Amino acid sequence: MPLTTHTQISLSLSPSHRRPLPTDAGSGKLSRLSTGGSSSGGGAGGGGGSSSAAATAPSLRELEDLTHLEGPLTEHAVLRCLHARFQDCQFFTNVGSILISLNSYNDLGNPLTLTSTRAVAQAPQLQRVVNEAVRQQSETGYPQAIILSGSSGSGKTYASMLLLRQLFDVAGGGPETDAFKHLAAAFTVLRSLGSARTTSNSESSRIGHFIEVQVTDGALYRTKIHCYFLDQTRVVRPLPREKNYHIFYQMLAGLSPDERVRLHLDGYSVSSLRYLHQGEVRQDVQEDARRFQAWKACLGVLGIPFLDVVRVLASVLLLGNVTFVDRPGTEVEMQSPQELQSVAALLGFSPAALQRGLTSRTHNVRGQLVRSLSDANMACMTRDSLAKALYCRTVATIVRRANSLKRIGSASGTLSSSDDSHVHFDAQSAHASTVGTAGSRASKSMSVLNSAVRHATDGFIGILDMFGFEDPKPSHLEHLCINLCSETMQHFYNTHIFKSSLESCREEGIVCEVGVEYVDNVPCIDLISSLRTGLLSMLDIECSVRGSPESYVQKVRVAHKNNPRLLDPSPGQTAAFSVQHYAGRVAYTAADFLDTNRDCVPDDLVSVFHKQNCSFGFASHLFGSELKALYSQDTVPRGVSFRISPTSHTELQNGDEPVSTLTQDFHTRLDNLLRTLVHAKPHFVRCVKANDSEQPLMFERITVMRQIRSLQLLETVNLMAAGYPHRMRFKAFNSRYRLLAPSKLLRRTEDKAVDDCRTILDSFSATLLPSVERQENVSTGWALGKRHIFLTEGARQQLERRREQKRNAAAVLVQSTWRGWHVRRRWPQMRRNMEHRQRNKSGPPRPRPQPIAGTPPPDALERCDQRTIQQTCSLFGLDLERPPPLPRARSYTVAGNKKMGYPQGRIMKMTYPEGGGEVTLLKGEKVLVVGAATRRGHLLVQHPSGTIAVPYQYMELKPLPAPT
Ligand SMILES: Nc1ncnc2c1ncn2[C@@H]1O[C@H](COP(=O)(O)OP(=O)(O)OP(=O)(O)O)[C@@H](O)[C@H]1O
Repeated sequence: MPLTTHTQISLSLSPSHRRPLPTDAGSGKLSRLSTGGSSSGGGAGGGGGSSSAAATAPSLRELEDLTHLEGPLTEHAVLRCLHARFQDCQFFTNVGSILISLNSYNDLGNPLTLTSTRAVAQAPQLQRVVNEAVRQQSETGYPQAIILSGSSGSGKTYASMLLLRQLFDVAGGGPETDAFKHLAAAFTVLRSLGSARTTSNSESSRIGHFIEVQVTDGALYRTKIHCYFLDQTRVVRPLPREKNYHIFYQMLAGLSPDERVRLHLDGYSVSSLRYLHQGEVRQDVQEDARRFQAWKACLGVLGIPFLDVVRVLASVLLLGNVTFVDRPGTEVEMQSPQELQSVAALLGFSPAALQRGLTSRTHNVRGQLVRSLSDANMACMTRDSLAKALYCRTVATIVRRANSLKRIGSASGTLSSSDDSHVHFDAQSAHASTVGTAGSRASKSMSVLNSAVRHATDGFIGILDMFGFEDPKPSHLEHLCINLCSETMQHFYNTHIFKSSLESCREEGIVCEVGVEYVDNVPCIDLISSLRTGLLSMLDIECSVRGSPESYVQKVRVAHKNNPRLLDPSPGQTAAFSVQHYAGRVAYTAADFLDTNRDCVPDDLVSVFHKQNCSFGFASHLFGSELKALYSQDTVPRGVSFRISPTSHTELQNGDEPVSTLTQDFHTRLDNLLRTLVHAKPHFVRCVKANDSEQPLMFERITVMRQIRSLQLLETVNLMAAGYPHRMRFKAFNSRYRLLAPSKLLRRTEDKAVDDCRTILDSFSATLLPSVERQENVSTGWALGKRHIFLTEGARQQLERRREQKRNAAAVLVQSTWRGWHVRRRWPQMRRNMEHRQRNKSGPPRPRPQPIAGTPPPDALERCDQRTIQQTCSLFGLDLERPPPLPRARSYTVAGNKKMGYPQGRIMKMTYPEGGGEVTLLKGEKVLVVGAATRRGHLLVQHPSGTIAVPYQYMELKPLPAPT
């Protein structure tokens, strides 16, 4: 009996609504739609076109989009294609606009921060996702959400870092901006605090992230990291083959000897600290030390005092070693006074106050306050709740700080992060309240109003990297919440991709022959979270009646005895149950469910952090709102308890109990996240890991096939290739694609929207190459509904391609027209300039020669021009035929305004002649200049074979030695 609900909407094509392609296009557009072979008439999708298709079709490894897969669509065909591409190192493949990302594990050990992925080459497919989100956001103003999903270890965080970097490149001014550096520092700090080794992933994110990037006019101006922190139990009890949070190991590896002494950690190691040695104890000390230094530097970038944070972290580690035992007839005995003193010193209060807080409980019994001493078990639980509270509140404080970068100017490339709530944010309510405030106090400055208006109208681009499905052994309450989150994301995908398109087809009377069958996981979500009988609601009730794990499981079994998704694990386990999730069956151990869900820390312990007792401000601040509520009344402690995790509720208590439980809180946050997401246009990235053992470049068919099934990739390909996954309002369609039709044929009126739509489609189909569909093996059909036009993925791609071509052609035309006009306008001036240049062809005057040292006398023939000579001769009655004798060459040269007679000592600056000759004077040779040569610019140099004329530039003056 299958445990899945198949939602099948099988439709048959209605000829009245479908617009056929021109005859010569054949019936290829229905290649997928007509898998039954009825309407295609053996067209392109089948036998007739297959040979030519085979000839032109890309090989599997070149197939970038699975919608173009040939032959029968099966899981094996999808697997074969992914495998072929994997072998060709092509790790990204599209299914229409949905991207499949295969984790090859070839970057294992990457700390997965913005900085660590900086050297990684960007995949063009990821770039396309970002470009598309930015484009759609700027064109429509509509929020965009890039949603990464897949099981734990499938590479969601890795891909999210690449996407975020790309987003900064496209719209944030790149990685050199302050904003990027700030965000990179925040991720480095949060990775160490929020990731841990699990059985499925050595870098598993235990904090879910929704990174909200506010974009205005295509430029980022604000980022905010929403964190979903769940896995508190890991702080005090990591699972046997897993590890505690990375930061603890990094700290022990990276602290200097001096820091270790100051933090009371001297002499401790992973194997001597109880909170660490319960899990895996092996570590790469060098790598951890390196990451610790990076972490420390990044804390500095965020302006968070390093010592404050490590004091709290060291106290958490040491708290684990504080143990209690029951002694009959006496108080509970504390067995580790040294660690207790260290913890007290680190947290800034007295050891006695801490011991009191851990071992005594105040109860309110009908108005009377009664003090009791805890037994060892209770004291250990209180200790663990303190450790969890310190850890998760420190993380929350750091997230708040990371989100509080103030805006640095408004230019693109700088942005700020919001400084409001860090873990839980309801975008709508925040927006609404901002607008309301601005409206009611009109006197407030314009900037408030402007920012309110901007808030209300701006879209964001969000990147969602939530928890992936996992099946650890044993699985606790946190894992149930993680898997609920994963189910919810799967449901979100199902709704967007399958449900909404199939239902709207049905509503508008569009029928197609292909049945798309998908597994609806609503029954599983109901089992876990329905209001009355959901596992989580029943747990809350069990907590409120102070029941036991066994009674809880018993009630659950009764309430769901006919539910095929709730299963019994191995017989005899009274406090365990299994759930059949969309990605596999998980056995949960409910022994700690109630305590984890209560998530309580008593006021006896919280009051220790009040500034009366505690001198460490950072630690007091972690319990700020609880202390405020507690000390608003005179009696402290008074038997109330608070949540371990920081809560976003303004009310902290409901009577003596906290106002909410861990699962309620998580559920509310998940709801709020979904509320934000449903208003955004989603872009899906489906992540798949190539193997279960984190082996680089190993493709495990069984592992990949399991994920193909759970992620419903085959169903997605089916829908994208043959169904109508896209729909648009007629008006929206017309305004986007009207350029595909001659504008004179369009009416552009509201009532003629459908006619315009038809005109556009007619023009479009006339331009479709008859072979397109056959070559691409994909349907390019459409159908007109009542309010929408429905498009196949192939049609959408073709329409977009046509639009792009048209726009490019138009851009080229606009540019060439403008350039032509511009040149024509400037032509008269350009022509004048050219003519002027022609006239002065000799070009610009030669630069005047520089005066030279030791100027030789000018060449006699060039001293004056012939006309001047003639005029002078006729003026003085001289006979030009018998000119007066030329004056003798000067018997000196001029250097430094001084006349220097011959002979002169000179030194050769260069060899002359350069190519060598009969007589060669070598560079550096001393020569004797005896006079000016008749040749212009030459001096006579004495040589054993006579004199030679040497250009003056080849020599420099060297004073002759005084005669002896
Ligand atoms: N595209 C990739 N190329 C190379 N290595 C990758 C890629 N994606 C992920 N990895 C490596 O695989 C490991 C798991 O990736 P990652 O932590 O991103 O998975 P995840 O889906 O976020 O898991 P979780 O849900 O447990 O946080 C990491 O060590 C990472 O370095």
